[in-house]
Amino acid sequence: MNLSQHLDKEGILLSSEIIVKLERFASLLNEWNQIHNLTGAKSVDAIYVNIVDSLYPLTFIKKPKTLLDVGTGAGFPGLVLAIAQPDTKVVLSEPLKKRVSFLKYAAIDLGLSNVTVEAKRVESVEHDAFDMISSRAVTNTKLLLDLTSKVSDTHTEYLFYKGSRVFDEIEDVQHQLRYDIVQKNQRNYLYIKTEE
Ligand SMILES: C[S@@+](CC[C@H](N)C(=O)[O-])C[C@H]1O[C@@H](n2cnc3c(N)ncnc32)[C@H](O)[C@@H]1O
Repeated sequence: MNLSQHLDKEGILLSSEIIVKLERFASLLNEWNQIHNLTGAKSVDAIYVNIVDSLYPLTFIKKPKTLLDVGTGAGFPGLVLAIAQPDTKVVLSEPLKKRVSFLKYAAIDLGLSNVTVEAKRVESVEHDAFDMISSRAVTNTKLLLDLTSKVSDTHTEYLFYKGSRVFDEIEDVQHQLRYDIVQKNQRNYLYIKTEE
């Protein structure tokens, strides 16, 4: 299946210009990965699966004007969301040098003027409160909320890509949160919303 078919199957609607950029991203990451070992996704097809996982929340979230992605690694989900949402200003927080080099290279190659890479741990990022904070496979929900407390406020929404532990993790969070858990295969998307 090509990327367009993967996206169609999940109801993720994107322009052909954006799909071309996502394909280019997959091919760049696949090339770099042969040498620098940036991700466990070892083929273009495996990268497509991660792209679809990153983008599926576009079918249910309110699109933010500003987004912080914590621990972007080789690009999931932050860089992929930035490609798909050129009107969102996206900050990628990633301390690991070789991953930072790839993220910066890809952002320039793909002409992503909406992306800034912060080559540091998220607790050192200084910025006004973000509309949305995302993270996949970095740490538990409570710690993510703590580490991002200085770059969030009562209007900030969170989108955490989780597995089965999400149900225990949400019990560990003391605050009264309004949230949805959207389940898709093994993935649980934890979408913490602001008060209405
Ligand atoms: C398992 S990888 C996941 C990468 C990517 N999010 C994904 O799902 O493919 C975790 C990443 O989080 C980064 N990381 C760990 N602690 C962090 C912190 N405090 N702030 C920002 N990034 C962090 C690591 O350098 C690593 O690249």
